[in-house]
Amino acid sequence: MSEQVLLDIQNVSMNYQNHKQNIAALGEVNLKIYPGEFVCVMGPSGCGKSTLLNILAGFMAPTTGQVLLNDQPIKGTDAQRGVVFQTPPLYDWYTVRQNIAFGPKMNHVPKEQVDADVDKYLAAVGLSEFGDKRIYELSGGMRQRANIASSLINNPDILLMDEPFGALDALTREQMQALVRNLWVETGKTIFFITHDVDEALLLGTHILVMSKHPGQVIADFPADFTQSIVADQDQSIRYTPEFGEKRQYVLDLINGQ
Ligand SMILES: Nc1ncnc2c1ncn2[C@@H]1O[C@H](COP(=O)(O)OP(=O)(O)OP(=O)(O)O)[C@@H](O)[C@H]1O
Repeated sequence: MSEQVLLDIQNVSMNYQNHKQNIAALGEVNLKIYPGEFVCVMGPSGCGKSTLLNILAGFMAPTTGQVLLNDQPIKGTDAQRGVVFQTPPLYDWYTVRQNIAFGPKMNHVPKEQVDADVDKYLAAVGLSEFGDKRIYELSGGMRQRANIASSLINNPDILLMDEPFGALDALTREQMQALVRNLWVETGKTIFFITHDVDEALLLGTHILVMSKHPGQVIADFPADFTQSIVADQDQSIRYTPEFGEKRQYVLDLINGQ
């Protein structure tokens, strides 16, 4: 892993002002994310995970502190950060191909380049045969594949994923986890991934964060290497080892003990 910090989160906190109420959503968060990390974030409902992701995406500014991406302060949204939500924001009546091409077209990328890139990312997410289908004709898992392709085609420095598989059935979810792990290996992208599922976090992440109840703060921050073992062994049997069970219990105790 390179020593160059990709994302530097400095004294970031967030208070929402609503109907004269002040909601302290995020306490002070300080965190460094390095290129190529797969960061998985967990914590109880309402602890500020999405708030933090929205700040990293540039959808809103923090109340205090700042976030630097490659040493430059984040001041709004841009293509350096791709965002993947649980509900894909795709155009239902456009084809998969048109949806994936949308971002590059808006950025005036030449047509031949867009066509080649769409083919590449359709293949990367396993949708080569579905490029001409309209979004409403797709299953939930296929929509999320199209969503991931439409983020990756913009070549972001970091992919921000907010419970991307939360609405999928267990089998599709496992397939999507394998897909994202493979894309992470193939593209070398940095991923910031929010999940409620401790197994999912440990099976994917190289850097695990657990947050406290609100105002949310990072109460555990540790490396994990289960995902590298899965890549090396091409199987998931590591999830049945005592080490995996111990880590899972440690995280569950942190979350449930709040
Ligand atoms: N726009 C908003 N205005 C006011 N309060 C908000 C707003 N968005 C979030 N909150 C509050 O901020 C806190 C953190 O919310 P956030 O959605 O970031 O948590 P979360 O950890 O992502 O939750 P979940 O796991 O349930 O998705 C909660 O108390 C929530 O009610």
